[in-house]
Amino acid sequence: MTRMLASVTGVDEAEIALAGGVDIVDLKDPKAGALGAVSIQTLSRTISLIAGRAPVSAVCGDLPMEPETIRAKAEEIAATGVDYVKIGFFPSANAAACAAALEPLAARTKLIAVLFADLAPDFELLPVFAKHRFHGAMVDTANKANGRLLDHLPPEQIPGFVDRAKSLGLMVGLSGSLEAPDIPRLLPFAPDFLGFRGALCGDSGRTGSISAEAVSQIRELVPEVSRAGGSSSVDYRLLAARGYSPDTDPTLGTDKIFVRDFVLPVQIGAYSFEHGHTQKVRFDVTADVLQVTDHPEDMRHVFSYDIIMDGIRTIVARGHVQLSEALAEQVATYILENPRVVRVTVRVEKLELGPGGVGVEIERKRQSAGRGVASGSAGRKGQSAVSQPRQERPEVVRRAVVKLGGSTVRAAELESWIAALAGSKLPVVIVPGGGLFADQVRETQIRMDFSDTAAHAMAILAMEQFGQIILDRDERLAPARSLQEMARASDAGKVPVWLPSSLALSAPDIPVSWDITSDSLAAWLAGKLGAKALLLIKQTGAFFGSDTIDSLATRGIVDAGFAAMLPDGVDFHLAGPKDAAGAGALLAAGNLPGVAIAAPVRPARKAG
Ligand SMILES: O=C[C@H](O)COP(=O)(O)O
Repeated sequence: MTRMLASVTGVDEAEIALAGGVDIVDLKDPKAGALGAVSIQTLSRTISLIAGRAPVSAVCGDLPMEPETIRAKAEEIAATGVDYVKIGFFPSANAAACAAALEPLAARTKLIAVLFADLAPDFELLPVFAKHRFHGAMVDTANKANGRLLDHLPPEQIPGFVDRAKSLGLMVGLSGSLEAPDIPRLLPFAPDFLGFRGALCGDSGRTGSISAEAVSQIRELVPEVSRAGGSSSVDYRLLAARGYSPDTDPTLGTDKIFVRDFVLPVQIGAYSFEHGHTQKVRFDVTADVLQVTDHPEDMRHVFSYDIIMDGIRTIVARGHVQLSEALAEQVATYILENPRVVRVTVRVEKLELGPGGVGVEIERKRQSAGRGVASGSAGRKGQSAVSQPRQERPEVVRRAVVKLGGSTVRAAELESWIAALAGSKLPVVIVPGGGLFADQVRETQIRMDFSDTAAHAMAILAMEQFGQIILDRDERLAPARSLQEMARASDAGKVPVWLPSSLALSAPDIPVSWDITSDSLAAWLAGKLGAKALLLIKQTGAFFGSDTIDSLATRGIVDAGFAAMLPDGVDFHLAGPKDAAGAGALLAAGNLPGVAIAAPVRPARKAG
């Protein structure tokens, strides 16, 4: 779930922010630069006032990129007992040295690196932050008079940042003069938090004071994380954030939201001469959107056409698409993921191949166009009742292998996932990811230069480390090192958690390579078990029902070996943080959360 961070100047504004239900209170002096620091006294007093009612972050100021200067200031801020210390990384050759200087502090305080979208951010610093044990990274803007985040970091580039950070185990945030219309455009990328200041100040501007009304308006658009940690089968807050709720007047009709003559350069076409370059493609999209009120007042009540254009840009940015039909399907699937959309028409037209244009127009609609909220997870992707080009309807499966990503180890959703899997009526075997334990192996191999064989073994043991954490969380789980132990655990009414070293290290058909991570090992186990389904649980939501395994591998969402390791006939599902809330109900009913991904198209496998 995406949390709301509010930047405040001290105790008075902190009270307003807390009353407005913000998730993280951030101390910042907007009159002292991009990351203006408040005084230590103000910070201490505000921490005392908040008294644990919400996590507190604080910025260090617009400091020169000098390791010792930054380390000293961060130590001073950390000494106040703040939960997160935000450190600005302005463009500098010293950035890595500054990150290294902070590692000792990172071992005891959660550090968040702040990059600046308007200062040519170097996202190659993300692995450096992870290497030096930072807790998170975010993007903000330095010059608040020079536009918003999306003016500098276009939507199609955001999955790359968010997804890369999460794959490194970093908490990830987006901010930078964000306004209400930006929120529904950014939520699909599932950042861990969105940061606000200017939008909370109403007409007074970010150097004015935040207002309770402005805080409330933004709060309504960012679905509130369930503080109880509980999960409900339907995330009404998420629906409310999208301006849709089950008690909407059923007599209301639909509006047509459209984008016309949206022309982009697209890598598309099946012919060889169409590869290696782009061609102009025109998109025309019309979405039938359930009305939520006949008096629309603000962003809660509308479906932004920006979402349609962002979705098209994001899909196009993934790379070459063979067919116009496939591109149209991907666009339709993306748009129908919003619960208010009941029907969508997508027209894709190549403008450089024919007299006026050639292409395809498709119409896709939600099968149950009623107003009732789809049962199960409202945030569930690709498994709504939408008429999908592929068989997407969940079906009871004999057994599923479920890989719980190591990047969930720090996530708020971890407990929900473990509870859902431990309570599953669907026979599952849990495969733990390697996560930050495996990242430690990669880092150590760089420093000590040992072989890939050793690293491979260590990474598999890293999976066992996370496996022990999972086992420790729920007594309905049981360790299993062999297929027999898995069977015995299931027979005893327990859910087996695979501790892979015994099986995986002796398996001749598991290559020794960093291309093979717990994704591929989970696929391998699915083959050994004859499982009907495989679910990968990730800490990113930057994927869609229209993705293919190749497009997922290209973006690093599954490992490079996964396509080859996935057995034929196994239903592959992918789930992210938004699916955690509804996972319990789905698994209890024998279904899988998340979105079904099409099986890879393979040449006929040799017999034998
Ligand atoms: O991270 C939060 C920042 O303080 C956002 O401030 P802003 O909305 O004025 O850019």
